[in-house]
Amino acid sequence: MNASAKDFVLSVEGLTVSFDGFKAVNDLSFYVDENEIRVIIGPNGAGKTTVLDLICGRTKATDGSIKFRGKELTKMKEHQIVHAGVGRKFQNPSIYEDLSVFENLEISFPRGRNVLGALLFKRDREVVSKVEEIADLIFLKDHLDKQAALLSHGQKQWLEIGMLLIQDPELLMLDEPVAGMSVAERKQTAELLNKITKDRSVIVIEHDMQFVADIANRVTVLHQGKVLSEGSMERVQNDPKVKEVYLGH
Ligand SMILES: Nc1ncnc2c1ncn2[C@@H]1O[C@H](COP(=O)(O)OP(=O)(O)OP(=O)(O)O)[C@@H](O)[C@H]1O
Repeated sequence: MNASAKDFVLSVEGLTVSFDGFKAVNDLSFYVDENEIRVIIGPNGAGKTTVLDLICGRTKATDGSIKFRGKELTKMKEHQIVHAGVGRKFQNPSIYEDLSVFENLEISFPRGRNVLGALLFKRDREVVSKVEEIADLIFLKDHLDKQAALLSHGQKQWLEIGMLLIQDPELLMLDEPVAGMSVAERKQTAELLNKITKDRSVIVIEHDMQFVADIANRVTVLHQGKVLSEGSMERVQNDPKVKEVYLGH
């Protein structure tokens, strides 16, 4: 493939990170298109979370390049990467348990508000309508006044996705978003992700193969920090190399 950085939202090339000589990510290259949902799968320790850590600037690369809309992310700090339009959700929801759903979304609105500011200052119409729009998208419209601590685990996961969406990232990265969710919640999450990629690209790390089948445009299988296989779900599932190291288990 003749891959130029311009053609892709994200171009990862020759990415390597070495922890005390151990290469958790080893000369990795992959490319994410506009409006694509890319799912990264692979056995434990394959390097999946480390790849997201590298993209969001939490871990510094030893070598290689990560270009997001032509900008080199490996040279940028974490907050600059967020500002450039890359959102990341970690495995455990990090929401403000004491605040309502509304307030959690409100303080995430990109206006430089802090918790105190959100509580003290008058809400303007733009913020309210954006909060309502996002709450509707994440199935929490009827829970706006509910304290976040009282939400189910799945609803907390959605709220955190909403807190990222309200910042309107062009690339959203989610680490096992349906872990601990019911079957019904997983289906709704697939619906949510399929909806939000109309405006952005999404990278998801996931183990639940039914969920992967419901969302993935393309699947990248990682093994020992490298791409073992890549393509449609069907192609990857039928790849003997993948069966050997992962799906057959
Ligand atoms: N900061 C670090 N220092 C040293 N080793 C690390 C560090 N971060 C990750 N590793 C190692 O790198 C390898 C890849 O870890 P990573 O968490 O990326 O795998 P993963 O594919 O996300 O696995 P899982 O499915 O279990 O979450 C593991 O062997 C891990 O122990």
